[in-house]
Amino acid sequence: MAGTMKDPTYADAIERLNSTQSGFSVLEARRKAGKKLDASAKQQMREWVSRVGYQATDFDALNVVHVAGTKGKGTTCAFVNGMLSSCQKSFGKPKKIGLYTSPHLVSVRERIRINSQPVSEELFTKYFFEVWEALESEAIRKGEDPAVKPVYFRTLTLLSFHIFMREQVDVAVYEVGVGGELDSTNILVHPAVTGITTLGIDHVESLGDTIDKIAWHKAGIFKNGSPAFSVHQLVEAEQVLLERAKEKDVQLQWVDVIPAVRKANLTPAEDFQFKNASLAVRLTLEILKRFNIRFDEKPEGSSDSEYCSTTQTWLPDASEIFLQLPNELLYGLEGVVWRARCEEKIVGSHHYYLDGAHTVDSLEVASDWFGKKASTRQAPKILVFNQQSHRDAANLMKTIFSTLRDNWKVKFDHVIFCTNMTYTGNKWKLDFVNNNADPEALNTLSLQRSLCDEWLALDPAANALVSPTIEDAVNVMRGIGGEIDHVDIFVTGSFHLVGGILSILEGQEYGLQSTTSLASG
Ligand SMILES: Nc1ncnc2c1ncn2[C@@H]1O[C@H](COP(=O)(O)OP(=O)(O)OP(=O)(O)O)[C@@H](O)[C@H]1O
Repeated sequence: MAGTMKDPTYADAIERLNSTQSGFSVLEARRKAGKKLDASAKQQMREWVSRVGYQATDFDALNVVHVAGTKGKGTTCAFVNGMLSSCQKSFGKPKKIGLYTSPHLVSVRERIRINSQPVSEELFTKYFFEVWEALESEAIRKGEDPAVKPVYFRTLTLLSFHIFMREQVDVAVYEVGVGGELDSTNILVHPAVTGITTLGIDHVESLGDTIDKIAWHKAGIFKNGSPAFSVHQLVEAEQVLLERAKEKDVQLQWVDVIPAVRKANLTPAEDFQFKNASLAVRLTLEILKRFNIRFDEKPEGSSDSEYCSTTQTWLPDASEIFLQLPNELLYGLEGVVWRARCEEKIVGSHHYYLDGAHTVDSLEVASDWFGKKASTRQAPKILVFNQQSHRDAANLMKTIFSTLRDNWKVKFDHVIFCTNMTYTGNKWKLDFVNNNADPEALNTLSLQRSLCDEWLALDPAANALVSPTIEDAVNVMRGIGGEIDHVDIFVTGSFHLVGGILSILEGQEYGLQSTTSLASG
């Protein structure tokens, strides 16, 4: 459908965006055919970009920080964003900081931020339709079907480039979607700096099932002429990263936890977080060089606010930053709140511990975090878990069970297996519509039922049940606890679940009007 819409709304934009999801049957066919990522993906992405009026080299102007990895990408990007924002307050530069991350929790707009704020509905809608209409008219001009569009993540990446260029962002922090080499963000030609967070096993269907294959993909973001950093990895992964760096003539620098970062008050104060933050510091220093930011000068026009590093007398050089961080960087790190990652939320007597972890490694970390907190008191314990495929789910569930039993002697009194459907009556919140989920499994709850049985085999004493929607699960929890003044609730397994719970708990009424039913989804 080509042509310009009259007064399109945000909901119109999201509906069109949702229409670019591949859909369960297409994904299933690809899975069955054993299809991996498309080798021509970058070329296709360059083509979409050119249809919207850009060359990939135009994005050099965005001074991009490009981050890949299995775990900690989003958090590392948030830390870089936090430190740059803090520098912006002190030094007035960078002027506009873009941040592109995934997935979203409550609104799609969270994926594209400027100066830490999700782009407004108005801007999102305006720029979305500029991109959409450019794609359609170019397709018509070339005699192609205008209904053919880039898939969901590519559309959002395209939109992020367009928004950041049009809004004249002067630094953009980009989290890779999947892998690196063939990711749609990887058309970047000269990023300012690249970083690799902790590697582990995830997305094995597209990236491969061993750490070296995965490392090969992640190292695809290294670019000749752009400094590259990585946290330390398993030996096989380090070897591959080094080979790939050599092949591209990139000098890869390893990042250890910086002692000064270890002193920062981070949330959560876990080893992995200090790793993420240390990498973020090294990435940020590269950007500061580009903006000629020095911590040895009192910024013009600034007061002696807490943000001014008036006592620092050195340049932000990596070798000297080890013992003391400039205040801008310290406060930038400490101020980061990256939701749904080890997030605590109290609603009356219910203490929610929310973490979107969905790999074995990160579920171990998240379960340890919950165990440490919840093992300190006698209180009813509830687990709410969601996964969309049995292949991974059973393993992940066992990870939660054994980590909590073995390390913390914590058991759940109630376990709720729910889908990622948002509202009772089989309604999605518009921003959460997931056409990639198996509609049959959603209707029959077959996956949730089998997980429930498997949990009962692990712990026959648990009160385990299946919930058709996230809202139903919240309603069940509201009925647990009664007069008891403390209930510990661990919500994990998917960001869709955590985002849905947060939307419901925080009464995101907007979503209530913007729903779509399972039948029409
Ligand atoms: N360096 C790390 N090592 C292991 N686990 C981590 C690390 N950093 C974060 N995590 C865990 O992974 C969860 C997700 O973190 P984050 O969103 O930063 O990772 P991500 O790489 O963006 O993941 P995803 O691809 O799932 O979005 C965190 O809540 C935490 O439990």
